[in-house]
Amino acid sequence: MTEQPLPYTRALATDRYRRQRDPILQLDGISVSFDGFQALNNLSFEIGVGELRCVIGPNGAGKTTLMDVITGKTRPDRGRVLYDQSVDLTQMDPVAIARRGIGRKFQKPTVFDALTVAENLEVAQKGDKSVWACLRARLNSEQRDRIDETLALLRLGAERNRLAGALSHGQKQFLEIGMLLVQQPHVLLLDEPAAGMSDAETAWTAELFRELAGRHSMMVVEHDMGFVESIADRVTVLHQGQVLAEGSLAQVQADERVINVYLGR
Ligand SMILES: Nc1ncnc2c1ncn2[C@@H]1O[C@H](COP(=O)(O)OP(=O)(O)OP(=O)(O)O)[C@@H](O)[C@H]1O
Repeated sequence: MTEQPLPYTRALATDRYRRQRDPILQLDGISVSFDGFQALNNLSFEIGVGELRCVIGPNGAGKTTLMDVITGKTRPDRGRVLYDQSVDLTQMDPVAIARRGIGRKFQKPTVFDALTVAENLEVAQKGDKSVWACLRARLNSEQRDRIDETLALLRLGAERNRLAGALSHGQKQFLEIGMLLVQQPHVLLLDEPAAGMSDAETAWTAELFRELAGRHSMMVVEHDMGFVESIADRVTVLHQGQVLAEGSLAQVQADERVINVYLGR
């Protein structure tokens, strides 16, 4: 049976040749040191197309540094990050990497409080202009549809004309995910997306992520094991800048080394 290409948010030239098991990101021998401290140490692993990968590990394991390397914020001392099997991200600047379709959500929401929910999405969608130029420029029907779809997907339809500053913490997190989605990213990098959320919001975030996986390739850094259990296909455990273990959550939870350095008994 031939596998069908996955329905990507934004088509890449190679999509029609692609299979779900193909890697979208390949980290190959990445090392980063800060003043002699080795934050990433010859780190290598892959994330497949359409996969939802969780990255876990103790504080200081190198998870944020890993995201910084993928997004061009930190240049590694050694190694490559291949995107779509051909583009080495370590040679590109952060803006070029974002334009290629790699979106990142930081832990703390960074929405524009003084704009409405819909305006935040408009500004994100036309990210190459100033805020005011974005708001003055008219949306075409495709852009309007994408904003409507995103509002519905994130259950923010009723909030569209509310100021973002008046949203709950969880709603701000969803809005920020929406600000990534309207840019049609291929890869989503999410840093502790469930932090500070209520139980209900966490459950709904898990549901949302399951829906987004497949359409996007996702890497989620998270400490909340309940959340990881509800979303992860595969889990990578980082420790001292290297992969300590990888597999299903059940497999890594049963791994003595992981228990010793992270999960505890
Ligand atoms: N700019 C920097 N300068 C010096 N040291 C840094 C810098 N950025 C990170 N580090 C160090 O590198 C190590 C890895 O940090 P990183 O933030 O990547 O870990 P983490 O796994 O994301 O941790 P946490 O779970 O606490 O967020 C830490 O010891 C940190 O102090």
